[in-house]
Amino acid sequence: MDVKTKQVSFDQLISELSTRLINSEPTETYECIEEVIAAIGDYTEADRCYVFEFDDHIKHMTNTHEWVRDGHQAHIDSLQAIETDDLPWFFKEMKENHVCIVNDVQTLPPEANAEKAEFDREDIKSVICIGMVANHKLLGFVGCDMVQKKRQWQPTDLRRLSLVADMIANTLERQRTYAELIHTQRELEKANRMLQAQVAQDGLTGIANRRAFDERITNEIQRASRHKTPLALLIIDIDQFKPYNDHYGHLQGDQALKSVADAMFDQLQRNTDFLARYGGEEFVAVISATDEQKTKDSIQQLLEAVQNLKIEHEQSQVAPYLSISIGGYLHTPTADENTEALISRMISKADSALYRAKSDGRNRGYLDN
Ligand SMILES: Nc1nc2c(ncn2[C@@H]2O[C@H](COP(=O)(O)OP(=O)(O)OP(=O)(O)O)[C@@H](O)[C@H]2O)c(=O)[nH]1
Repeated sequence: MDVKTKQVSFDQLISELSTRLINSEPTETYECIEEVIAAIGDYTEADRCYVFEFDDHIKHMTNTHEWVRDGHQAHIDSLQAIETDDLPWFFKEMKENHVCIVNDVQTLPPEANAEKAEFDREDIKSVICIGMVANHKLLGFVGCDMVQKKRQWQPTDLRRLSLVADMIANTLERQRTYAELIHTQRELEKANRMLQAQVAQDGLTGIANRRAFDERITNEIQRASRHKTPLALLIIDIDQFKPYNDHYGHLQGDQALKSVADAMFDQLQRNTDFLARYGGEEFVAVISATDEQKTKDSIQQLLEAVQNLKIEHEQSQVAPYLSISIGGYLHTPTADENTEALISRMISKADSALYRAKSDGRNRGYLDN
């Protein structure tokens, strides 16, 4: 093949590979770059072609791709995370000119002794390396070694290798940006999930808040209506909490609220149970797929859970310890009931039962249906 024909077929091949690289997914890119350096090897008649990538501060370089002509030794395994300080002359050339061309390793200047030793170790007679630059950043280099015989590198070699170096640099940069984008996106999603959890959570007690209750009760009414199962709504109020606060102070009041919330939360562990802080010293529970007896049992367990905390309350006229009163309403929603109206009715019915529990002496629970 004459020189011109060879150049044209190389250019065609590189143009095809460039199109593939532009559209490549990260998994295909590796394979594509391997093909590119094989094509360069063929075109330049080199014995070894390779890509090295730098770390962020150009302190280390790693041989990421290597093509070797049949019968020649591969070096990729011994060229991982090499310290760039070990080859000072090469890196000065690379950083300043983005290119290092050596037609004859034996004529290297004395300041390139370290490089000459390395080239000799790898049997290199001539070498050409072109920096891969994207967004004004030196990412690494593409290079070719002559092992069998020396080679006088030509301007056409430099031009073609530069094109290839640019092509690989832009692909790597695009993928780094893509990886960064994915990372940022994951961080954002995580922050969003945390934010969503916070939006639904009561800041003091850590249980669900009123907003989460509104959403849950709507869903549970619709589900209960579909399955034709009874649903209970309980309103739970701490007894004589004003005198508690007045006597023990607001901070201890906060602590008591947290303990009561924790104890009730531990009681309502079925995934059909839901507890939220409704506001102030009032809580609300939704118990799905239940019946009258089960709901009465739950009410009793909640009362006992708080009694068992034995939070001293000297000012209470009910008991020596902090207690709660509960009002509940049990209902099987039907498809013709308006959800919003039903929520209001259930709250109002549970509130009436709570009022009776308070009037009858507190520390008790009533369930209506
Ligand atoms: N420490 C603290 N107190 C709160 C909080 N939210 C509401 N409270 C207090 O809860 C008390 C509620 O008192 P009241 O509604 O008068 O009722 P009570 O004293 O509990 O009496 P009964 O409900 O009739 O047994 C008020 O003193 C509020 O300040 C809170 O987040 N922290």
